[in-house]
Formats: sequence, structure tokens, C-alpha cells
Amino acid sequence: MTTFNELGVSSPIMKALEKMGFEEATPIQAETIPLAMQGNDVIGQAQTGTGKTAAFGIPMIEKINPKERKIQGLIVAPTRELAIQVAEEINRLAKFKSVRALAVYGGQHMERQIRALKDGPHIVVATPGRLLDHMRRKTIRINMVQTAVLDEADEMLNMGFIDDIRDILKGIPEERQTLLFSATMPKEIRDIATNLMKDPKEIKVKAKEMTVENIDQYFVEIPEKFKFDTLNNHLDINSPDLAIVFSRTKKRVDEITEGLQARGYRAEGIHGDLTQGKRMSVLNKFKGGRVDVLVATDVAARGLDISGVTHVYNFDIPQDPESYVHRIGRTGRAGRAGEAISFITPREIAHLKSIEKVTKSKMKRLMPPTNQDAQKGQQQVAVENIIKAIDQKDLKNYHETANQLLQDNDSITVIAAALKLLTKERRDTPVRISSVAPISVKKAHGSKDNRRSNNKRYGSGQRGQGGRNQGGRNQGGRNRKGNFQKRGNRD
Ligand SMILES: Nc1ncnc2c1ncn2[C@@H]1O[C@H](COP(=O)(O)OP(=O)(O)OP(=O)(O)O)[C@@H](O)[C@H]1O
Ligand SMILES: [Mg+2]
Repeated sequence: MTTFNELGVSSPIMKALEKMGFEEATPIQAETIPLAMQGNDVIGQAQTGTGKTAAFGIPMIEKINPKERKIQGLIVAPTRELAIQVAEEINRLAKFKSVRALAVYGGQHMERQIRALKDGPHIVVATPGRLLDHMRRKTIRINMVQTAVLDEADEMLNMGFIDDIRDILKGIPEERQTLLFSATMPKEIRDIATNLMKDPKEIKVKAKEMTVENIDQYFVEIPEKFKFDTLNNHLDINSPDLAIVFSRTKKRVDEITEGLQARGYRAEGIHGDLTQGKRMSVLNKFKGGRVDVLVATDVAARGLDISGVTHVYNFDIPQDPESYVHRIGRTGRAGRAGEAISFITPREIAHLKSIEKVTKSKMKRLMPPTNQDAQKGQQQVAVENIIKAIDQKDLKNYHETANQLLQDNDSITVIAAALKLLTKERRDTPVRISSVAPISVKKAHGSKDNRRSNNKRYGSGQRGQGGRNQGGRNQGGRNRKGNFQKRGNRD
């Protein structure tokens, strides 16, 4: 166990950490903070939800001179929501040092952003496209930046962003400190990264698997056309506090969302075609528990830290293993437990194996639950609610009515009726989700597939209520338009 005090963290930040409830440093924090405070360039790789934000945030804040109202720290992140979240965490950490971070991202009014920039933030957390826009307009000057961070570095150095990142880094003085962080770092990307840095120290927190141990990983082999009903059954059985359902295309996200709403679930969708206002309001409703199921493209796969996400469903298995790691990492954060359930069509089994090889973890097979299982699951939720009410012992006011009821009816009938009223009976509104082609191993970023060794430690287990296999012909037709989600979100 390492305390932040032992790492040489100064008292204003110690005070903030105490307020945030951080008692000890996580392994990535313990290793990174001293090295980065000495001025080293660092490539930090650690599993999802293990505190990488504070690992780069604390040394960055330590270096900042609050009296100098110039941008001294720059953090670049791939999505708008992540930029906002990272700026919030930095502001919490910097609260007692009079250091301020500002999130700058696409989809927000330029004028409002320019006004906020005039206030002189010390740290800017930006998405690449909008940052470049400001640099061109000279509304952001990064020539005083001492520390630059690429959060989700492998994503930022991937095809979609690499040119923007090069342009951004060109604007920062050579003698800068550069910190790169991610839960995944494919070798070819690490090679690009080292070229942008000065003798970087690589910190890779030792973990047997790339995924977090406290996420139970499952897969369900299911033909495309049964996916939606299977999802419904899972949601009914597991009754997640908050669940994220990832799908491959924006169109499918819309269709799944509408389908879930039609069946009576509190679901909302998020993807890159929505206005920023809508994206924010959906995310806020989800964080506040006013929406239980967030249906998303990979725009929500990286970095987002939402407590209470107990389940992640891959309605469609992602193309690359890294995406799988980040998606399921939206649950099981900061030591909490989580479940990840991936739907795999019969033709995608080979792809599943290739993901397992890279992540060095195994997904256990689940049989698709039946409608009956789902009904039982829902009744179980009602039972749990009744037991909770019994435990609270605050029932005196109901005794008289209960007695009257029992005079006219037998107890089983009364309880069954109460359970019926408390059970969410699913509407059987027909829902059609347009199908997509299955993912094949070849398509899935080919060269990455064979680069890591196999792992044979786990057998494939079973779980669930022993449902029947809703087997059938694979309905995975082709979606001619493609309509694939572009990686990341360039503004
Ligand atoms: N030392 C700590 N003690 C307790 N909680 C912490 C500590 N460090 C970070 N956390 C909390 O853990 C959660 C996850 O942290 P963070 O978002 O930085 O993870 P991450 O490693 O960046 O994950 P990802 O790879 O998904 O981006 C956050 O809610 C954060 O506030
Ligand atoms: Mg992060």
C-alpha cells in the first residue's frame, strides 16, 4: 500500500484527495506520480478504472504555477464527454491550489468557449479537432505548455487522429513533458508513441489479463434475429442498476433504443450524430439514474467513469480486441464488481477466440435465457422489493387492510396478486432490428490477431437458469450501406 504522502504529493492536492476519498494510491498512480514529478516522459498502461486520470493529473497540477494565467498543461482526449469528465476530475484535484482546467470540445458554441478561454485556464482538456480550430484562430496558444497528455493514447495515435495529434504536438515547445495513458497499447502504436517522446519510461502495471479481474465475462451464442429478445430477457433477469448496451452502428443504436422504449424499458441512445445538447442530456439522465439502459456506439467505449454501471452488453461484438477491453471496462471500476455479456452470432465464434487471445481472458458461455426465465427474473425483483420493505419494518399502517384482505382470500392468492402488481410485465410489441453482417476474424484489424499467446487456464463454464437454446438459422444479412461507426469523434 502506498499513500499519496509517500509519493511526495503537496498539501493542497493531499487535501483534495482526502475530500475525494482517495485513501491510498492505485498501482499506476504509485508508479507514475514520482517518475512524472521528476520530469520524465511516461507511457502508462493500466487496466480500465484503475485511476489513470489522477496518475497524470496530479503531476501535471504539481508543475503548474497558479499565478501564471497561461495554458501550462494540455490534455487531449478522443471524445467530448471524456474531455468534460477529465476536466472535472482535474478541477477536483486542483481545488485547493487555485489551478483551473477548462474542457474545450466540438459541438459547443465557439463564442462561449472563447470567452471561457479569456478567463485564463491553466489546463485545457480538449478534443483534437476543436483544439486545432482554436489554434488556427489563435484563441488558444499552446506555446507555454509544459506538460502534454494524450489520454486514451492508442486511440489518439490511431489512423483517425494521428495527423491531428502531430499538428498539435508541433505547437508545443520541444522541452515539454509528454505523458501517454491507456488501458491498451498495441505494439505498433507504442512504436509511433516513442517517436513523439523523449526517452519515455514505460510503466505497465503487471496484470495477467488486459481486462479487469472483477468483471465477470460471458458470451451468448445467438443468431442475429434473436439478439433483441435475448437482450430483453437478460435485462429482466439481471435487472441491472445501470447497463450500457454497445452496438456497432448508429442506426442500430437508434433501433435498439426505440425497441427497448417500446417494450417499456427506460432506455436512451448516444452516438456521434446527435447534437451535443442531446448527448449531454442523455448522459446526465443515465448518471442520475433516470435512464437505466444506455445504448451506445463506441463513442461511449473509452474512459467514461459512471458509477453504478453493473452490466455491459455487447449487442454486437466489436471489431478489435482493444475496443472490447474498453467497452467492458465501463463496469467494474475502482474495485467494484461488474458483468459483461457479449452476443456472438454462430459465425463470429472464431472472432471471439481472437479477442480472448489478445485480452488473455476467457468469456464463459451462457445459454440464452428463455422468456420464462425472464418472467421469473422479474418476479424475483418484486420479491426482493417486498423483502426490503419487510426489513424496513415500517408496515404498521398497512396491517388493518392486510387483515381484511386475508379474511376474504387465502394468503397465496393475496401475495400472488401483490407480486403481479409489482412485476413489470413486458409488453410484447414487435421490434425489428435491421441486421448487420457478422464480423470475421480477417476483417478484424487482421495483423493484431496473432500477436499474443493463448491462455488455457479457464474452462468454459455455464451459468444462468438453464434456458433452452433458441437455435436457428443465422439471420445475419448484409447491411449494404455499411453505416459503420467511424472510430472516435474528431472534434
Ligand atoms: N486512489 C484512488 N482511490 C480511490 N478511488 C480512486 C483512486 N484513483 C481513482 N479513483 C476513482 O476510480 C475511478 C476510475 O478512475 P479513472 O477514470 O481515472 O480510471 P482509468 O484508469 O482512467 O480508466 P479508463 O481506462 O476506463 O479510462 C474514478 O471514479 C476515480 O475517481
Ligand atoms: Mg481514463
